[in-house]
Amino acid sequence: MSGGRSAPATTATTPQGLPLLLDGVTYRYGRTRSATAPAGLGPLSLEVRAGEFLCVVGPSGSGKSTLLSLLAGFLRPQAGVIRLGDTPVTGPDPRLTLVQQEAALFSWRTVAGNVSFGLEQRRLPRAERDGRVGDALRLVGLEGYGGRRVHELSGGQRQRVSLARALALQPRLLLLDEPFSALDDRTRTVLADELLGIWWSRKVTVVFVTHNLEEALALGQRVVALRGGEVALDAPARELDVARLRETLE
Ligand SMILES: Nc1ncnc2c1ncn2[C@@H]1O[C@H](COP(=O)(O)OP(=O)(O)OP(=O)(O)O)[C@@H](O)[C@H]1O
Repeated sequence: MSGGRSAPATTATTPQGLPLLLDGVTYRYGRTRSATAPAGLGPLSLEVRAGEFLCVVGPSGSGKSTLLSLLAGFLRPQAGVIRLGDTPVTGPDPRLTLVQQEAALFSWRTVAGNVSFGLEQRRLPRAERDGRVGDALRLVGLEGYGGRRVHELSGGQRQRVSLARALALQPRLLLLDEPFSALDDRTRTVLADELLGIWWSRKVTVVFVTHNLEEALALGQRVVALRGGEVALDAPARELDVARLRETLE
């Protein structure tokens, strides 16, 4: 793993991860006339420590995307509360960012222009924007790619840009939704290793959702397995193996 890599120049001023708390969080999609509860999530209670790397696994329909949408503030819980640090998350929140499976980049912008986009929205001064863009591209191994067009990049490089765009915003909570699932195995392993290095140097709190049990065990300090919208297992990764996770999720 690359945890020992040297820290970027801005680490001293980069805000570190915040603790995340979910207390009785419930979300149901619509209503049902049948005897079964409508699909959704919860009630779910979970504490993630500041700077912890949590992986969330679960079969299709177990509530992983719903959980991320709630954490990202795209959905509001119908019951319960989500807290990041001392403050509830009640909608889109500048303290967190979400990296998705497919890097949704602007094809008409350069790599640097894509990374800078969110910083422009936040009206950061040009010099600070440029500094953050440079740092973020360096962190993801794309130094020197700032002037390239997105269509010139491989799938793995595009996903690096997506990660750089999130990191430039200096999130206190980084949410990742199957970020490497569209990549080939080798690229996936390289990027996963780099993500660990970034997490290590930035001390950001991470919630990483994946279908891939091996990936969850390799990356996470802790793994939460969801089944039917509830926590079926919550344990340190070092105490788990793939067979145990499979058994839980069956
Ligand atoms: N927009 C929606 N309207 C109604 N039901 C939904 C909606 N989105 C998700 N669901 C249901 O909520 C439950 C949880 O879905 P969710 O998408 O969170 O699962 P998931 O674990 O992310 O699945 P996948 O791995 O397939 O993406 C499922 O039963 C799903 O059918």
